[in-house]
Amino acid sequence: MASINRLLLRTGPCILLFFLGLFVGRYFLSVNFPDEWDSRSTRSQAAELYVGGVAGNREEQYLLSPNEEDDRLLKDLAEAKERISRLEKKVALVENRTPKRYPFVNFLNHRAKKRILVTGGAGFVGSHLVDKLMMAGHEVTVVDNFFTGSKRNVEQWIGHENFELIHQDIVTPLFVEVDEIYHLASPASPPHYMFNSVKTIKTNTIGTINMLGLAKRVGAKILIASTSEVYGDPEVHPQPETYWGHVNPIGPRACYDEGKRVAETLSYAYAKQDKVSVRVARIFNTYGPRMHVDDGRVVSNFILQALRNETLTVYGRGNQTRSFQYVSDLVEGLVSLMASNFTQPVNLGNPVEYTISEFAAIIRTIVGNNNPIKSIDATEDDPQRRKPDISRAKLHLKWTPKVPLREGLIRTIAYFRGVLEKTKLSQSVIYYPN
Ligand SMILES: O=c1ccn([C@@H]2O[C@H](COP(=O)(O)OP(=O)(O)O[C@H]3OC[C@@H](O)[C@H](O)[C@H]3O)[C@@H](O)[C@H]2O)c(=O)[nH]1
Repeated sequence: MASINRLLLRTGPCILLFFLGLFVGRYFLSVNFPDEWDSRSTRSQAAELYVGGVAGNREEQYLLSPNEEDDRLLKDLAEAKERISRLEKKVALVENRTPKRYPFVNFLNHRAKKRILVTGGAGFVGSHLVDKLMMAGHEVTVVDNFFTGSKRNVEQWIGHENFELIHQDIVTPLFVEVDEIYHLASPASPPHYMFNSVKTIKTNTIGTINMLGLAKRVGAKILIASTSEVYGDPEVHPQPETYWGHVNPIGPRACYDEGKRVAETLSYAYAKQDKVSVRVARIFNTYGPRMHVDDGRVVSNFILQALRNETLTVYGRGNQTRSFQYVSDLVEGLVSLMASNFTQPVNLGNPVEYTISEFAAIIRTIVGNNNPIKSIDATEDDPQRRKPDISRAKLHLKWTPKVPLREGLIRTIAYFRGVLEKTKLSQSVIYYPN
């Protein structure tokens, strides 16, 4: 019993102190954590914790009013945006220093490697030709005034040691040392070449003289891009190279048709008089990716109208005909012609002929939007029938077009879909003011 009493005497004060401590502690906790803590919204709690975390001051978080919390959050958001923007700039700098990846380029020894000039090389056909020549391993110089061409068409080569881009109009002379010249520079779509008809004539006459003069001076072989339009509105069908054509010399298309006819005349005059080695390609209607969105020719017009759910506009009754070749076939033909010994004009085109109404229906079916097709006013001097006779190309170049219309159109439609998608995206970019 005595021992129990001694134990109580010793531990009693400690037990009393323990309960007293519990009571005082509970009192202080209830003051610092009022009941309203539990009833606050989750958003508010999160805001407090976030602010507390950023401020590093635990007491401060419980002192902020909802408005102050919002201000604080906005300030932190602005700081975060600022930091992201600084980081983005740094990433861009690092990316610029990283070596660019180019498409595969074949290695050619110094004998096989040619220095090649492509005028109009940033255009639709020109840029596909540049791709082929670059990938084959040649040194390629592009000269373009960017009237219808675009740097984007050749951006895959910018900075490559075999590639050079010159921003110049070939109406002013050009002095470069080259082995071959592909002279493609000229607007080719009717609305483009009619836009400034005098300039179109200058490009095809003065520009061609400049290029033939350059070929003469440096001893280069030159290929002139002529056109099926030299046959005008043909009275012979299909058109062989021996046909002299049916062109209105004072009509709206004459700037291009006659310009190209003079370009051919100049080529054979330089060949005869100055022994310049010339090749002449008469190019028929060609289509494919990288056609300009505002090209205005039938292929891009119909595809864009179909993709945008608009009416397909047929000029005239739609029974005029055309034959459409895919751009890769044309490029093969141009390279084969340059490599050949054949110096007379050669038609390059796909001989499968369609009426424009049939063509509209084909595009509508592939796009699948079931758009209406409407006939509107015919254009002046529009050639009524066109189909190449390609016997020469088959015989002398062993060339025939390979890509069927449907396949080529599927690729071209995919390209235009991508362009429209990018345009939509670039229009929907939201601007955040600082
Ligand atoms: O929206 C359109 C555009 C064109 N067309 C018609 O479609 C046919 C083809 O017209 P395009 O404008 O595509 O081209 P064109 O055949 O008149 O000229 C072309 O010919 C061969 C190339 O060398 C040239 O690049 C280009 O001048 C024409 O009969 C034209 O009237 C339409 O019905 N609707």
